[in-house]
Amino acid sequence: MDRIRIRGGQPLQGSIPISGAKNATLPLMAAGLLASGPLVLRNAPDLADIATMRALLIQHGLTVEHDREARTLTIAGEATSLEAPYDLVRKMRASVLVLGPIVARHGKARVSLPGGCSIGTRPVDLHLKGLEAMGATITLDAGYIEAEAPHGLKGARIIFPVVSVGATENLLMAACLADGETELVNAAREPEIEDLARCLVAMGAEIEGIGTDRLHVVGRRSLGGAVHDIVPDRIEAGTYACAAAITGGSVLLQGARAEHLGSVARTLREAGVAVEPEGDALRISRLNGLHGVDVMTEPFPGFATDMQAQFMALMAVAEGASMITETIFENRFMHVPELNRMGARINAHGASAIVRGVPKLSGAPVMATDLRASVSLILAGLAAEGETIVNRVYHLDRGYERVEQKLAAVGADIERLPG
Ligand SMILES: CC(=O)N[C@H]1[C@@H](OP(=O)(O)OP(=O)(O)OC[C@H]2O[C@@H](n3ccc(=O)[nH]c3=O)[C@H](O)[C@@H]2O)O[C@H](CO)[C@@H](O)[C@@H]1O
Ligand SMILES: C=C(OP(=O)(O)O)C(=O)O
Repeated sequence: MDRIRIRGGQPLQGSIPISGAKNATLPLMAAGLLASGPLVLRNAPDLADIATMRALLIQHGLTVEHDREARTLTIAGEATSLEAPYDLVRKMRASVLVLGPIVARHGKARVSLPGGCSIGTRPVDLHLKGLEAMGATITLDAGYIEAEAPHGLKGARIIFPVVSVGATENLLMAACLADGETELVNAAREPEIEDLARCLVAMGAEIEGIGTDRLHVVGRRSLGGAVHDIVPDRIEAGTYACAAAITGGSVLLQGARAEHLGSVARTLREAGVAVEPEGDALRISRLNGLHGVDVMTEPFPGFATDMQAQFMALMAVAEGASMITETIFENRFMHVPELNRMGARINAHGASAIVRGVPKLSGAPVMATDLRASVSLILAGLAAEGETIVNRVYHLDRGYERVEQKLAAVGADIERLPG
């Protein structure tokens, strides 16, 4: 298995192109199941998760062309198999996003339960309750969700007790082909949901309240194809912002949008990092020291849980202490012991971690059990003295396109060791 070797200490200088967002592309691909014409997604990232979703859609009977040079995905055809098998769903939880579209369009679906993962138990009860409210019958059988709505789904008023990105996306897609009006209350309003909603509108859906926590959908009998530009990846941008900051460098993030970083941009500024829009890019620079800042993860526009591990790596070398509280996932501190092996002083207890900044980290062999934890170790490696080897690179390849090439191009001493 490949590994990444980093020799720390180089301040990053230059520009990094930000790819299309993984977490926007996955639901957008699932939306292809709703379209009666081709759906063309431009600015598509080349990632392992995209390949998994492509395999899943192909398995359902669609055609999915991925033109890597043109960075487009073209999705066409109609589902002939209504089953999402365990072997694909277990690789990626976002596979459950095919459930809403398939049951809405075909009246039934059989989708493997995604199960938990290293960051938490991650139930899908809100997805299922929402579909039930829309008239589907749900049964769980042999690890599979069986959903049936032989006469189609009906519009409903669904109030989410907690904010869920995936449940909002699944039910928003389902509502577009339901009979009547659907209201999603306390909906997630991450930029990826806005992107999905805009694409659905381009396909002919009627959605009001885009960008707010109350989405109103008038169902249609069918949706057509569309050409859609995928929103830039705010988590990739935030990660490279932390890379610039942790090395004391100055980097231009091409395509990154300040408004999508939400409170991540504000928190970086509080920590002593300059975040300045420059045309259609963001300049991130750190000239002086970093200060400890407290952070609590929240749904958008709050501080993203997908940026928590990276920010913790940054705080590990800040002056003073920082309290980091994770409110979204119950087990998202798996990077703490690995960062501590590199000399960090972090104490995690329950949902909070106290990070006491140290002047220097030291390189070490490390490994992580999830995507953002892995990249936090790369960030730590960029700032550390000596050599860091990050194992289990397949986590990184799920969500970061050419991470070692993008960082090497701005001066990092980093390479992939084929294994
Ligand atoms: C592919 C994708 O876009 N993944 C993102 C998505 O994951 P995902 O869509 O899985 O995350 P959710 O927003 O649904 O989860 C938020 C919280 O709600 C809980 N919950 C969720 C659904 C449900 O039916 N019942 C329930 O209790 C979860 O366990 C979690 O504690 O949003 C997360 C929160 O921003 C991000 O970290 C993930 O990167
Ligand atoms: C947790 C993440 O992804 P997923 O929901 O696909 O596990 C992530 O992108 O950080």
